[in-house]
Order: sequence, then structure tokens, then C-alpha cells
Amino acid sequence: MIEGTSSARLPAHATSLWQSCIEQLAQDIPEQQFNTWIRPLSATVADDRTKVVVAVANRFKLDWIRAQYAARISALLENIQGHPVVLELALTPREGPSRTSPAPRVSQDPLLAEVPDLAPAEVVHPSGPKTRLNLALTFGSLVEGSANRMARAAAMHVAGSLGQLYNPLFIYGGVGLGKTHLVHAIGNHLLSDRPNAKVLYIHAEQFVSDVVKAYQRKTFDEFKERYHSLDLLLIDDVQFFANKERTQEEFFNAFEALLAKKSHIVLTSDTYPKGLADIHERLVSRFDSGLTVAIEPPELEMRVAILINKAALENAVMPEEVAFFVAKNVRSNVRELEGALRKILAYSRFNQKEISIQLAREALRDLLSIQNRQISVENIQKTVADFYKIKVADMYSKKRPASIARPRQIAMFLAKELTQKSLPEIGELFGGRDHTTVLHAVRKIGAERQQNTELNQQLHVLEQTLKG
Ligand SMILES: Nc1ncnc2c1ncn2[C@@H]1O[C@H](COP(=O)(O)OP(=O)(O)OP(=O)(O)O)[C@@H](O)[C@H]1O
Repeated sequence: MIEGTSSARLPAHATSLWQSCIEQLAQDIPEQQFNTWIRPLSATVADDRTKVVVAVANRFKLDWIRAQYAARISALLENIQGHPVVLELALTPREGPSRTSPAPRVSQDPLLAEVPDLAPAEVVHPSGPKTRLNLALTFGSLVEGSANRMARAAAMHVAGSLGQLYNPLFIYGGVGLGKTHLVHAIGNHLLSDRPNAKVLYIHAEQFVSDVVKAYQRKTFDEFKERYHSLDLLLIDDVQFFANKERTQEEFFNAFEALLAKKSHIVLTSDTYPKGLADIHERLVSRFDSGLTVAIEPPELEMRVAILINKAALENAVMPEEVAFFVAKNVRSNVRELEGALRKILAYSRFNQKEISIQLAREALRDLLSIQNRQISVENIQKTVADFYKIKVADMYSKKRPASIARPRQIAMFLAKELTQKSLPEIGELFGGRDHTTVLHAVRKIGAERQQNTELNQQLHVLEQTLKG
């Protein structure tokens, strides 16, 4: 029996070992953590399935995954496979200029063996101190479309006139939509103009770790010296500050110090400032005091342009009709698009075939069958209504009795959890309700689920039914 995971054996033949492992992890760990740390990973599996090499984009992520998830992943792999599996974590081949040998490749699995990693690695900027900036993430490599136009324009403005308008700049949006790319682009642009500027990119969880270390080692003076002296602080995924009191206090101090000396702060998050849970009001109001911009999921033409661009970066030609085919089928976010492209390139190289719609169809077989089963809000409303024996129409009605309001809240919660829809979009599909009503439902049911076993059980059944 593995701690924290189901003891049931998963059929390794049904899908790849790694795929089974991450599907299980998706159920075991909170969605936010899964999307941030596990979803972007790619893996290679040895022929005899005794070894899995997981490629991680940069050193920070690698350390974090080793500390937080490696034991659990190992245990899951062993549980699925039925014998011990060696787990190796490796940096992707393009990590930094000093790395000479590519990440180990042990798989003969055609879809995994020759997968070029499209996520460029994080490197130290040659012209300055350690910035943690990834040089490949620039405005030039970011495709523009209506989904990111405003955020991109604001980011370019900040990069070009630091410390003036839009301070702080708060960028929010769903998973894999280019927030991290945009903040790196700001830092890289600034450094190309002002090579001596003090710039730091940091993930919010690394900031939390730094606070903990400063606390343990009593080195808050150094900590302050480091953060308060920056010209530009780029901080990713601030929703991770939730419930971390001391971190929030230190971040508040850094924030005030930086703004006072007209240094710039750029933050990203998966939600807009007022949607952040468990973060002090004084910090939330600071986040919202400059400019807040959203990045939306890319529209069809933008997805096509991204695919063609990314293929070109890999020295491959993706015909427009194939790009349209892929873009129509992979709609959720850019990271998923990159994953699809990776598979197509690997499949084409392995089979030495030109990229065509037929080839894309074969390469994306698994993904397309999952897409076909994609969960819609309408489906959720129907399933929940059936389960609680109310009418589907009550999902959109204004009726308030608890016997109706509660299933409706549960459906809203599941819609947020299982689809890519934003809060306002969900509100619209529930009879034109305000996004704050949806947010309230999502938080309420989410919190109650932790305390109430019966509700948790019901949600579990609903989730399983919907996932098919
Ligand atoms: N408009 C775009 N043009 C080109 N590449 C893009 C674009 N948007 C996103 N990407 C690429 O998609 C991948 C995911 O983007 P990124 O990591 O910036 O997403 P994110 O919004 O920060 O996601 P998360 O919330 O999971 O951290 C990256 O490799 C990034 O370079």
C-alpha cells in the first residue's frame, strides 16, 4: 500500500506507464499544484519499464520536484508496474550554456524517444548578476493575438519605461497561457537596454523558501538587501502566497520598499487580485493598485500561428492545414499545443514521414480520444441535476431553496474544476449569474469538501462519472 495513493493497480498496458502515473497524481494532489509542477513534465520510459527519466525545465523546478514529489512518483510507478522502477530527474538538454551532454534518453517508445523539448531552459543572463531569466522567452518569440494583446502592450510599456506607469503590473490568466513567458520577456527586454539593471525573476514558491531560510538562519538583513535593492522584480504565481503569513509580511515590506524607490514589480497569478484566496486584504489592494490585465486562451488563428512558429523554431515545417487541424483539436492552452507539436515532430522523425493531417491524427490518437470525451458545463449541469434529482432548468433558474441552490453550487464548483472556463463564462452558463456568485460557490464547496466526508464522496462519484 502506498501512502497517499490508491492501492488499486492501474493497467499499465492500457496507456503508457508515465501517463497512468500522472493521471493518478492528478487525482491525488491539488489541481493548482498538479498544473504547476506535474503537467509540464515530459518523461522517457525504458523499454523494459524499469526506469523512467523525467525531464524538468530548470534547476529550481527540478529541486522542488525532487523534494516534494519524487517519492510519491516512485511509489506510484512501482504500484502501477508491479515492480520497482528507477526514477531519474534530469534537466532538459537546453539548460544553460554550460551543459554539454543532453538529458539521458532511454526510451525506444516512438512518442517519447526523440521528443525535442520545446520549453527553453532557464539561463543566467550573460551581462548581469543572477537574474534567473530565460533568454529564450522574449517579446520576439511570443506570438501576439487578441488573447494577449493588452497584456503584451502593458508589458512592453513597463519594459521600456521602468518605474513609471502600471506599477505594479498584475497579469492573470489560466494555466499555460504565457504569463511566465511575458514576465521573462519584460526582464530580457530591460536588460538588453540596461545591462546593469538589477532584475530578478522568481517563482512565488521560491520566495516562500527564501523567507523560510532567512527565518531559520536569521539572515533577514541579507534577504532584505537582496530583494529591496532590485530595479525590477518579476514574481510568478502569487496565489502560492495563500495562508503563508510571514511570507506575505515580507513580500509586503519588499513591495513597499521597491515602490518607494520607483522600482517596478510585475506579478502573475491564476486569478485577478480580488479573486485571490487567503491573502491579506492590504496585499490584495496593493496588487490591484497599478494595472491588472488578463491573458485569455488563444483564439484559433493565434493557435495556428503559435504552432507554425514553434515548429519553425525546431527547424520543422508545419503546413498550415495541419496547424489548423491541430489548433482546432487542442484548444485549452499553449502548453498543451506545445505538447501536441512535440508528439507530431517526434512521430514524424521516428517514422521518417512528412508532417500531414494523417500523421498528426496518428501522433495525437490518445489526445484526440480524450478530447472527444471532453467535459462540458452542460454535461456537468445535467449529471449533477440527475444525481440530486432536480430539473436541469433549475441550474439556470433564480430559485433559491437549498434543495436547488446547493446542487447548483456543486455544479459551479465542478465546472471550475473540470473545464477551462473562466468564472464569468461559468456565471453566464448558469443563467447569467455574476462571477462573484460562482467564486463564492467554488470556495464554499471546496472548503466544505475538506470537512464533510459525505459531500466529498458525492463529489468523487460525480467527478468519476463525468470523467468517464
Ligand atoms: N503567445 C505565445 N506565443 C508563443 N509561445 C507561447 C505563447 N503563450 C505561451 N507560450 C508558450 O507556452 C508555454 C507555456 O507558457 P507559460 O509557462 O508562460 O504559461 P503560464 O501562463 O505561466 O502558465 P502557468 O500558470 O502554468 O505557470 C511556454 O513554453 C510559452 O513559451
